[in-house]
Amino acid sequence: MKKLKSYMNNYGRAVLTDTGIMIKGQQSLPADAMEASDSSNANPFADNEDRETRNSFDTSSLISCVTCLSESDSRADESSSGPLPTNTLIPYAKVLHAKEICAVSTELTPYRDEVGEQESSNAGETILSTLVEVTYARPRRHDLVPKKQLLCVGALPSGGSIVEEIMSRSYKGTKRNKTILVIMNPHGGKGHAKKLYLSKVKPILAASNCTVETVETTYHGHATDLAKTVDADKFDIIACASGDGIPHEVLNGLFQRPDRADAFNKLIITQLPCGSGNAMSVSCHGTTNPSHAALNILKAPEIRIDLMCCSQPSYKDQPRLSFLSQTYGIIAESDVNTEFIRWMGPARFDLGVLLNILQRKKYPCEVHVKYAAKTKNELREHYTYHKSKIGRGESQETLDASKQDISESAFELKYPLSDEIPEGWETVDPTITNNLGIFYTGKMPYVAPDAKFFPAALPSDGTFDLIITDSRTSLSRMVPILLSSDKGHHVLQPEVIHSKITAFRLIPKLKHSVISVDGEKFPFEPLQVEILPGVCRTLSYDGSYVETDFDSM
Ligand SMILES: Nc1ncnc2c1ncn2[C@@H]1O[C@H](COP(=O)(O)OP(=O)(O)OP(=O)(O)O)[C@@H](O)[C@H]1O
Repeated sequence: MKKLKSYMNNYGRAVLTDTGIMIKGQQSLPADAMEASDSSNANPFADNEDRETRNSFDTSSLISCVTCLSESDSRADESSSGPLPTNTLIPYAKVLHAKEICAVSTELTPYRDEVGEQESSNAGETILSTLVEVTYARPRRHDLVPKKQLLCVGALPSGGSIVEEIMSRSYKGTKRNKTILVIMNPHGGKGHAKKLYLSKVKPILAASNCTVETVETTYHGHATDLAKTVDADKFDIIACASGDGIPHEVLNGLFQRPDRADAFNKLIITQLPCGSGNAMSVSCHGTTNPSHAALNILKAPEIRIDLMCCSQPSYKDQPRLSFLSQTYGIIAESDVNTEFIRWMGPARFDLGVLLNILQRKKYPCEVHVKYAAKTKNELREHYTYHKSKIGRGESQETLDASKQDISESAFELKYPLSDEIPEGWETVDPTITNNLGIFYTGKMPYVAPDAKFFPAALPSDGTFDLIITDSRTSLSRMVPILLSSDKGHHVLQPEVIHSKITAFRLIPKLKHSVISVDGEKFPFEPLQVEILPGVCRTLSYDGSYVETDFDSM
């Protein structure tokens, strides 16, 4: 109770700056200040009805706030003990929620200005202020955790609501109070997904005042079934607390709906990285940390991204969507055939690749391609042009484009699998494809946190990237090439084919091997893939994919 009293009576005086809320010193609430203000608002925890209707986060937040203060005291964590130090900035980007507590008239005590050089001249002056409870995402070790802070903010020159001003600056360019369906795979991330979600994601989402509904998957394919039947009008976002398998399933579930265009127009699909492969989060949120991704889900602007549509004889009447990659050869075999050493974590993949290279395994096939930019020079021109469209301050245009609805025709395939190789397609040199080492096509820059495999990938340029290597490349060249994929430099090497394409047909010539799509094992048979421009809405922290620095490579 003593702590609660001190929480209510000790608060920071703050001003709103362009980038955040600046703490301007400590203040104590005058004894009569609360009585003087509107009694219904005076004490946020006094009103029984309000207390009953407050959500569980609010109730526990007070406790957690008090706990947090005492915890931090004992941990001697200076930054978190009690009110924030003068001149601390709470960036709007980190503000989750703001709530008015009461109006107060306060007498200013002396404080130093932002650069700490001058003492405020208006000390002693009485001003009308608003006591606001601001909840923000505070860094703690590698994570973000919600923290409440009572702040007294002076009246705006416009006379407008302080809380509204804070909230509109904090959620600029994105919707507040979103309704989120979280689909969580409890088996994801070697069984850690649920714990990650509950400890790192849920507190951030709850503090933001979003409405969150959580469903746990109970079988392989459950997320597809959920997406097929979900009420698209009820939710703004489907957030997959999982690896890349669940977004893949969700997209395919939406794709199988009779009202798929409406569903894709309505729902944003994003990932909370709780699995072992979190390429979507690394590429879009720039993080594998679930708490940082959770903040991004609240704050990031939405973008439209291209998807790819896969056709194979086994499922010729129901093509499948892919958002990340398709692969055959060394990479596909390394991922799937090392399942038995899963305990090794990501290292098992590197080991698999290395073993395959050492054995100089080759994966003969035919590859037919519709190029958008065939040579490396053409690819760079394509990249520079499309990247500059995003970078040239046309983000508003991008934002507007992202709001343009798609129609059913967006899913119509240009190149049916049953047709002959279409006119305008080219066949990749058979001397290379008969000795193929890696065939890897992708739409997102990162396939893993340390694998920037497609550094030239762009969200909605209407193309995807093709990478091919020849198994005859010497070991002394192949090893450094693959090792440089963490920086994305492998695509610059003359031994690596790197093109922008809009479609391909891959016809394997082996009897048994692996084709992997978005990390999932697909039938081992001819595969045709074509781009579906801009059909999916997602969230990306900067209105584009995370920066890959391909321009400066
Ligand atoms: N309850 C469940 N039981 C079994 N499989 C499930 C369950 N829920 C989801 N799955 C399957 O688990 C697979 C992997 O899911 P996800 O991508 O979330 O996890 P991950 O940790 O990245 O795993 P992986 O390393 O296998 O990709 C998906 O194919 C999904 O269908």
